[in-house]
Amino acid sequence: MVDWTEKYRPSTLSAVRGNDKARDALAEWAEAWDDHREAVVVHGSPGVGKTSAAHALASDMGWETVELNASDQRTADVIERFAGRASKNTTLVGATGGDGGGRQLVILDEADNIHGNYDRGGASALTRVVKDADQPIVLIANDYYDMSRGLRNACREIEFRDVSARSIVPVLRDICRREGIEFEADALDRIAEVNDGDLRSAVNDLQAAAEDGRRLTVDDVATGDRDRGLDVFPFLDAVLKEESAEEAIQSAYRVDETPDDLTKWVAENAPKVYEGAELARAYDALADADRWLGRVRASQEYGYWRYATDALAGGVAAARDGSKGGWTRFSRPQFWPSSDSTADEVVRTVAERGGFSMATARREVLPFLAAMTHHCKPRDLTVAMAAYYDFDAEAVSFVTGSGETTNKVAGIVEDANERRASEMEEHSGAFGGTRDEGIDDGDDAAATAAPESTADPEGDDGNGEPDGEADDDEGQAGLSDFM
Ligand SMILES: Nc1ncnc2c1ncn2[C@@H]1O[C@H](COP(=O)(O)OP(=O)(O)OP(=O)(O)O)[C@@H](O)[C@H]1O
Repeated sequence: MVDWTEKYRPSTLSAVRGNDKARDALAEWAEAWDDHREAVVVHGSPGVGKTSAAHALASDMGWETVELNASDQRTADVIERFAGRASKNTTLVGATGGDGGGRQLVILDEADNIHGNYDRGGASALTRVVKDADQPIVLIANDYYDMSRGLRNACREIEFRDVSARSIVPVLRDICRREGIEFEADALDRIAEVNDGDLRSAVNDLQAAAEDGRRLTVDDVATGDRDRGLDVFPFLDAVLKEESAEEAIQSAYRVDETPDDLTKWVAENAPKVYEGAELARAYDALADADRWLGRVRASQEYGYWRYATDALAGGVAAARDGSKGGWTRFSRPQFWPSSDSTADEVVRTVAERGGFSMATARREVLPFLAAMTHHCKPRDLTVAMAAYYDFDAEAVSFVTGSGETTNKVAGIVEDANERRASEMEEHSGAFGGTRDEGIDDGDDAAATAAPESTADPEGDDGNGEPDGEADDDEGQAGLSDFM
């Protein structure tokens, strides 16, 4: 069966609906490309037509297209080879056997998903080749601010907004006509409303409801509604602001994420909404969820997932005092896939330095280090950690979640190297022999970065700044300040 989203993918920009301004901006960018030679980022929610617009643009311009995945480390090399300054006359199509003439539009998907996948310097190499490319490049991203600042600064920006129900209806009507399907107007309205914002899923719903070729009625649509999943962000709003414990648990089951990942999402974002005692209660619930997840890992008994879900959703919702309003910029937590080579290297270093197993380093220590040095704050502590573990820039950005090699991270690594050098001069083997020496250093944050000290229960519950985001925290050095 042909997928209608493919069959009816717009082949010209004028068929891209619901984002006229963005569409015009994209056409303008392409027409003037020879003058400005900038790449462009097209960003917006899934299913709003970003990729379709890029392909339609190329077709309107008579350009070939090459689609690459930005999160693939080899991408920078591919662009460099075929679209870099040095190869002005070599085109991608030419190099792969095509006729060679004209421009190639390089479409770089997943531009917001490159950190973590790249080797040291790889992300900045990608930024460089994007900047210098001799062919037009469209980067596609869901979340603009998940892209590194370097990459953002190297490109123009065009936002695709969610496609309103009003703009979805004509697309559905057009498909019905072309498929020879009779329909009740209300049926199309209903599909559009249910899928407000996401044209792709509206087309999918239409296909599911109209498959058998009979006249499409509102009743077909009502029964044909897919059990729609819930995105993570609305889920976070539900748990952290609106829903009762019971409702939040039901919502958790509708999100297409594992309880492991949901726990990370909630833990990352709880401090943005909760404070004081409710935040402490929420973290108790998350700790409970984490215990159940540990049991799942140990026993492979996935039935325990439901207890983790009860805790991470119901427990956290129950921890809330009343309901909350307003808009919150939720952020993506850091995920550590076990196959990630940077993760493995960092974990190995932490394990060797602390004298425990990789599993303990991954599960027990790394999360503490990450929490203490989130986004490289406080800087002193981050420098101390980098010095203590002899982390390079890649490792620092991995642990702190700063995304990729930035000036901030580079500066921290530089200071850490200096610190190591001077410490070695002062008393060789300072950390290796007597760890307590570090702890005596007053504001010596290295002491708190040492895994042993993270287990120290002395902390008196901090000062109400759970993730150290509030200020630039110079002079904060005790673990209790950051937990
Ligand atoms: N604005 C639109 N106009 C017409 N059709 C659209 C539009 N947006 C989406 N579609 C339909 O949805 C399908 C998927 O859209 P597309 O892949 O371009 O979305 P996207 O924004 O790139 O999504 P993702 O971020 O998930 O890649 C298209 O093939 C087309 O059928």
